[in-house]
Amino acid sequence: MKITDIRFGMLRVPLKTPFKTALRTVELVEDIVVSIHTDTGHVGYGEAPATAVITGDTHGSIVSAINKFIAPRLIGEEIANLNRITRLIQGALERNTSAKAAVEIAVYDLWAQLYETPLYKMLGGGEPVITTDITISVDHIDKMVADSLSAVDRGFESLKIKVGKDIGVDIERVKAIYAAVEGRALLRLDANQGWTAKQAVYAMQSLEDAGVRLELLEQPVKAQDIDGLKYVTDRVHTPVMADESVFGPLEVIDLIKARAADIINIKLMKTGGISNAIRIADIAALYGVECMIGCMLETSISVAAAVHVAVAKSGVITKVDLDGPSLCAFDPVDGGVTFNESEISISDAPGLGIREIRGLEPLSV
Ligand SMILES: C[C@H](N)C(=O)N[C@@H](CCC(=O)O)C(=O)O
Ligand SMILES: [Mg+2]
Repeated sequence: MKITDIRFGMLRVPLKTPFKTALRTVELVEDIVVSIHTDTGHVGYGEAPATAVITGDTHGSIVSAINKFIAPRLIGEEIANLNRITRLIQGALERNTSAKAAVEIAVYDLWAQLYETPLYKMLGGGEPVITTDITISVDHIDKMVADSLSAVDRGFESLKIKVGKDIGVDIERVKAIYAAVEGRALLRLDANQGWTAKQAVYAMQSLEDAGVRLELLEQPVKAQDIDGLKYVTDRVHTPVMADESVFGPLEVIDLIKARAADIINIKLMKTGGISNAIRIADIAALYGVECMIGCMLETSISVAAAVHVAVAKSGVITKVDLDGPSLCAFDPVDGGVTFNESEISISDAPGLGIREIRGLEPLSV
């Protein structure tokens, strides 16, 4: 099975409700879809969102990185030589992790199709059902409480509460949601870099003193502020998770050695795809550090790949934030991973199992 062509499409899917974080507000998922074609007629699919505020990637940069740097290296390559192909992708240019992720996902899809096996089995197997949390966007307190109650009524047992806008209101937001859903759902906070280290310690100590029990605090401080992250980790009881502060395996090693965070959030769009996500999970396992697997605003194409990784690495990936498809107004994909509110399950279809992507707009480059 040899790669013959790499094509692009644009996928637009409205969100059920605006997604609001300390970094941005989004109403529509607009992602680049990559399809890799082979001489055997097989097609592998990947997807990349343009999360400029986190990865620096834009639609233009994703298409251009793939078209000018990655694709020329891959045409003619044998899919069976997976490790060689991932090296070619990762070495094609610096950064551009979302572009690399989209291509790697499509290559892994084809690699598992080659052996007529679901991807998670090729990655080591596991129980093909996992449970995700759901994001509660930062908003007025009443709206966040209502959104949290609705999520709990829909069966979500873990809520990822977005904060990081205003420290005083944030504390009130969390107290109100905690009081409303106590005993029915675990709360995870994600400040998306919105607090200073001192504010984070103040907020967490106030919440801990008020008896609010939280599962974890994600990325309280600026991505580059590793000292600040460690300052918070050292001073609060709630486990602290690094998200925007860590992209690749080397950063993970540095962060773990510095004891700057308790948990690592692995996202394919930060790692540049599946090969480095697996590397990070293995490194974290060696150090006895837990991981979450997360996503950006992605549909069930690239999130399906993250689900396969989560299942295969469930020994170390103990937390799942793969709610992208649940946030979308509809699922454009007919395929092997089923997203049913908090429950995500994988069928026995080969690769990622994607049969059809509805509404894909062709993108000529
Ligand atoms: C969608 C997911 N639950 C999430 O919150 N992901 C990111 C933010 C993604 C974005 O802004 O597109 C996170 O910070 O964890
Ligand atoms: Mg985050």
